[in-house]
Amino acid sequence: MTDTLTQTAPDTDGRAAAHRSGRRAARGGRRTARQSPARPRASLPRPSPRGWLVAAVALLLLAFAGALAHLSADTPGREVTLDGLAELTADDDVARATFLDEDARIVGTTSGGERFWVAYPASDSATSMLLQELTGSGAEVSVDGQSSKAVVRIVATGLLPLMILAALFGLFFVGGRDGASDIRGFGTMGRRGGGRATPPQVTFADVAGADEAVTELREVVEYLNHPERYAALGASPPKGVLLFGPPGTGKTLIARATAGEAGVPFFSVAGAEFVESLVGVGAARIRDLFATVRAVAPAIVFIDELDAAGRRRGGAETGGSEEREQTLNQLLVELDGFAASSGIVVMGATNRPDILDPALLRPGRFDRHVTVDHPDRASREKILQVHSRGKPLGPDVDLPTLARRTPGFTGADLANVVNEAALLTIRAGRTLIGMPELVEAIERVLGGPQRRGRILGEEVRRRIAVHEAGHAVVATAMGEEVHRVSVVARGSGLGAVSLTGGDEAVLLTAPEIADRLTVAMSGRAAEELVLGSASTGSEGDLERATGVARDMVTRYGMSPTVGRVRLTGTAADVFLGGGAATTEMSEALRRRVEEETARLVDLGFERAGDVLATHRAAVDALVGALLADESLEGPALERHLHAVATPR
Ligand SMILES: Nc1ncnc2c1ncn2[C@@H]1O[C@H](COP(=O)(O)OP(=O)(O)OP(=O)(O)O)[C@@H](O)[C@H]1O
Ligand SMILES: [Zn+2]
Repeated sequence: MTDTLTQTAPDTDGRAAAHRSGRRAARGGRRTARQSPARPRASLPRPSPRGWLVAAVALLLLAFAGALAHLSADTPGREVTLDGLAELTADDDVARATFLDEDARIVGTTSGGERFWVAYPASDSATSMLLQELTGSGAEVSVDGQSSKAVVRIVATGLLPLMILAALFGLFFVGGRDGASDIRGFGTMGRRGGGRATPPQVTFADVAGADEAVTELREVVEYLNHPERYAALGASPPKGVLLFGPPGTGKTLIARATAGEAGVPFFSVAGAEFVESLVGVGAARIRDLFATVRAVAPAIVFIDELDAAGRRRGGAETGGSEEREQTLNQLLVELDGFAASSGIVVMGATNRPDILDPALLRPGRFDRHVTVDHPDRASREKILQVHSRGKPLGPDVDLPTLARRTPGFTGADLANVVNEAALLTIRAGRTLIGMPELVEAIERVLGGPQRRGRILGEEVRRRIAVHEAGHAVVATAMGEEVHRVSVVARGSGLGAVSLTGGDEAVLLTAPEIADRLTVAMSGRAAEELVLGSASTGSEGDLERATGVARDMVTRYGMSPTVGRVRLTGTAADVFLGGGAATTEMSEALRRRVEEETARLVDLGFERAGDVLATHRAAVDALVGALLADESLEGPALERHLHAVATPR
């Protein structure tokens, strides 16, 4: 949309908008904070003299020995194998079980009161399978993410040796000097290691099939790694990035992966958190957040559902608007406040870019826009691959087939499918996830509450394919270069055809503008020709075609019956200060204009129909390919269009 080289023709705005509001309603208030911002840390330890350091080293060594002793002590009870655990659960013999997550151990008590422990492979799938098994057997299950032993282990193997080393270092450097030596490096080191400001583990390798978005975000990674280069060159850094796309398409994942890829901390907040009923609270929170972030920069701040905080000011809906305005203003102040060298990138996500306050989108604020679309077939296959990594798939599992069966699914839906299938597998007592479970899982996700009404029926998909194929074939016949055709919902449209050239033409000849009108009408013409009926899907096209035709009649003097005149907004109007003469078109003239407009639109429709009839085979083949692959470009598209292209 922001690309000037592509002219996209989205369709059926009305219907898409209806879907969208339905989705929002279905999602309800599930959004909560994912990670509250870390608190600014306390100040550094005061410099200490040499004697203290010696004592510190001795103490640390003692602690280290103690921790090691604690670690080697036995886990309580008898060790049980995974098989043994399966037997116990099968007999409903487990009374209580606690997952020591960090330890990859389960400690439990049998119904006989005997204590036992099990080591298990630490992976999400194994954990969820075991959880399912245990709860299924009626055991009382709890999870302890921070088992004491894990903490001890981290301290003993990671932190303590580091501290000992640091203290020894301190000793070495402090040497014989007394008193006022500076060991600030010690303090900083401790700060880096701990706290919550650690980069996420996720990287771009975990994001599948969103190549366009990932490509654009590589620049952000580059900036976070070398913010000073931007400052040195006076280049404007990617400070604010707006991700927009439907729910579940991976906006959060992509933002997090950007931080992971750059190796910087990630702060995630929901826009709604900033909109409190108390005036000023939201603004204060924003100030605090950015103060924290500045202290650890480079970093990424992610504001999910930016529209909650960044809604257009002074809009239709008031009430609590003063608070929202203050919040928004504070956000703008922060965005404007940090310099090119700050290394702070704010990423916002929304599925309603239309309701954002335009001030947010100005240069220097959220001026980079990245669209995250519904995945097409090839992308869905990649997403399924990512989510089945490390899960035991049976030999019968065919991911390409599954991708073909899931048009309209988002990344979140697909993650859900794989998860459901794993649960079904456990329930069936099997160890490998098979095709039947995956197919069943698709049905479940399809029928799930968030999905209802979002998946397009076979007939609707076919109609969209016919419509878009019509545009593509006619545009090609009119000498336009089509570089992408898609039946995947994008933005507010249900499908799209991207043409090169397009808007930047300085001057159009009468035949060229007539061609444009024909291309606009070609989706409708294809629907009528191939399917025998029209649909509401061409409303946008009709609006455009009517506009072009009216301009031909009233602005460009291209109608033989109305004549070579300009009827609206003429230079004469300007001279006469208002143009009373021309705005008062006679009733007869007005009717003639309407008739001519309709005639030109019809003419476009007829021409489009003729072209389509001539190239019917190409249309049908393209429809088939679109239904199979959902989006086509490059050689795959050319194959279908080269017979249509008129040599110029
Ligand atoms: N392109 C993708 N590749 C891999 N996994 C994906 C992808 N898109 C979504 N997912 C999966 O779906 C989950 C949910 O996606 P995420 O929360 O990032 O979506 P979102 O666009 O932020 O949605 P929302 O608007 O609801 O916040 C991710 O954690 C991931 O498991
Ligand atoms: Zn159309």
